[in-house]
Amino acid sequence: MASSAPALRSFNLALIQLGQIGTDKTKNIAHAREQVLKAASREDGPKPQLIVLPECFNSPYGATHFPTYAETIGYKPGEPYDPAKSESNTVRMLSSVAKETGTWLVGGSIPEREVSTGNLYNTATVYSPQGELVALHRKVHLFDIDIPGKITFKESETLTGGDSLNYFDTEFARIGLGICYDVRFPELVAIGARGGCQVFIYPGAFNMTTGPLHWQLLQTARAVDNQVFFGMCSPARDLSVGYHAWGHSLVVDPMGTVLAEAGHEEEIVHVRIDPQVFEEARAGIPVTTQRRFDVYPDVSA
Ligand SMILES: NC(=O)CC(=O)C(=O)O
Repeated sequence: MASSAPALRSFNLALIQLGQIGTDKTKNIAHAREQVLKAASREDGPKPQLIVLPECFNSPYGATHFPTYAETIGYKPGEPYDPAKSESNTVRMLSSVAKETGTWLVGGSIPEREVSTGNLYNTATVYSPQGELVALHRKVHLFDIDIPGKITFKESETLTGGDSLNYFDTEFARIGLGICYDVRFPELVAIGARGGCQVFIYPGAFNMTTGPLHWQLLQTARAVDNQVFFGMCSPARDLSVGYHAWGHSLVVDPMGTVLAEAGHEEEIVHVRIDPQVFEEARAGIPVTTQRRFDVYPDVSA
């Protein structure tokens, strides 16, 4: 991680709990665009500087769907990339709407195909207010679970896990990235937070079994352990499709206070991120300087 993170400044964040994610990819992309425009043109409060879409927003969520819906992105960190010329329809839309609205955009996640290997990934891309693609995160931990009588899901039937940790710098924060199941692995956030990330954004889609038990608990744990802001953006719940998302897009502050939480329908959640809470949490409960790396190893070293 680059050594000097930008100082955390106050900013406005919007999570789009997107609905109407069906089998028509063109419609899914068009609806996501409409909702980004809606979030950016907010009239009943401050406009967001960062907008977030949910996990798997251009495709139904399911291992059998990923090969059909996957798009080639072809982005490599550090190499020139023009999103306007991307093979991916979704990347072109995300870049253009970020530029049109002049906001930072975490473009949820989409199934991605890497041409050279044929591998498929669950991939989040991030855009600057100028429409540049500035970061890409491939879900590192694949969602393979089997809770008898409740839910069996195996992303690894068609997906490969990513192999890097990712973040991006804005003028108001260093922001760490992950996708959904990644939240169950605290090392990602510990490493990111020790590398200067003050805010973490994870597109996610928990379900009706794990959602009520773990969605808020895990985000609160990551936020409090690392004294960071933590937000996850879910699709809206749709009981007519195969995977029933929990919804409840959420933002938690470094003291573990829930700043905002959606219900389960389509909704845009707006939150102000206030650096004072971050500074007071770290000054009052100084765990960031009390760690005993003489007793246990530093996972970020
Ligand atoms: N969908 C996921 O990746 C994760 C999830 O639903 C869970 O961890 O529970």
